[in-house]
Amino acid sequence: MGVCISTTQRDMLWCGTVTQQTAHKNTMVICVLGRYLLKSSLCSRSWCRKSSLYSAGHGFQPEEIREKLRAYPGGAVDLLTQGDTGLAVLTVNNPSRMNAFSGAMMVELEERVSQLESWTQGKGLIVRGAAGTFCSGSDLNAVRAMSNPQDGMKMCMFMQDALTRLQRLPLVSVALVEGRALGGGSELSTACDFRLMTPDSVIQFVHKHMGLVPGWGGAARLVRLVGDRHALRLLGGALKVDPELGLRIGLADGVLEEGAPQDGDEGAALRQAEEWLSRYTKGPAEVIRAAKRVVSSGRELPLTEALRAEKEVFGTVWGGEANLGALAGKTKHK
Ligand SMILES: CC[C@H](C(=O)O)C(=O)SCCNC(=O)CCNC(=O)[C@H](O)C(C)(C)COP(=O)(O)OP(=O)(O)OC[C@H]1O[C@@H](n2cnc3c(N)ncnc32)[C@H](O)[C@@H]1OP(=O)(O)O
Repeated sequence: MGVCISTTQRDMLWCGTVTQQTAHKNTMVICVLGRYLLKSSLCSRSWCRKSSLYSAGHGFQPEEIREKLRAYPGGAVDLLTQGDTGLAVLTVNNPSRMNAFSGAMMVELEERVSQLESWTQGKGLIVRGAAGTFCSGSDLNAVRAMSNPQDGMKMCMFMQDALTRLQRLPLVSVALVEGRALGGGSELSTACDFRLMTPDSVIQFVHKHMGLVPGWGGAARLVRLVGDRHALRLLGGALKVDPELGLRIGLADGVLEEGAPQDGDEGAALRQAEEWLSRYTKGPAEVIRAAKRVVSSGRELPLTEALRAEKEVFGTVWGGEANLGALAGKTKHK
């Protein structure tokens, strides 16, 4: 049993699902958590809650930004969750513009991330583009209309927030890169844990050619993925990263097999990606989700805090169903 001390209304709600003890309204609530909540709840460290990256103090007014972005319609961001496998597929869907993100799609992306944050049985996520190509970044029509500094900052904070929350989901995520991942599309791919590329695909940080640097968090994530020198080469040279280069510098984690689209089978790459991901998502959801949480905290936090976060997550699986089941058998790791 663990003890949770919460101060916000939302925390009260989370605790309220299992607690037998709640205190007076508007006062600190001390709730005794059962195993169930410990296993299924979000990590209690503030960095991995459903909290936003920015606050009003940074000029971040999400509802105002959503309204502004919705003025640029087109396309969709689709989410399919599979209860039986614990896999979800997020599809950036705007094929007539090579899956560029309209403003409305940015808002939809954030909504889909919110849905995934609440999906407690999920284990894996595939992020892909519709019709055989990944994503060509921001819709240039929206970019042109929002090219003043104030709107740029708003869009930047909104997308950084959405993609950071996507990266922090307790799901093992993979970007399935077919065709092109350009500009904001290349940034989206870095918000996933892994990147799989089809043989003819290209990831390109084209920002330099647009007189820009990444603004959706892509530079910070790229440096962590490939190191500062490769990151500088990719950004400074706007290099085209094909699968061979991607594998060599550690941006790509695998290359899928040739041939599927010519056979008229558009779903083949997705099936390959599902198969690839399944090796990391086999097993109980609480264990897979815990693994992702300790990796997220290790990735983002200073060591002392990461160790404390790891201890918390460890507490959610120690003595849990999967752990006790494993201990009950004769264990041999061959
Ligand atoms: C840079 C920062 C910013 C961010 O991080 O937020 C961005 O992402 S800005 C956007 C960066 N991306 C681009 O600049 C992509 C520009 N487009 C291309 O290079 C090409 O269109 C390409 C390579 C994606 C596809 O070339 P292809 O010859 O195969 O097809 P088309 O050029 O005929 O494209 C089909 C159709 O899609 C439209 N399109 C493509 N990308 C975008 C986009 N990002 N925004 C709006 N529209 C886009 C293209 O204009 C064509 O439309 P059509 O009406 O047929 O002319």
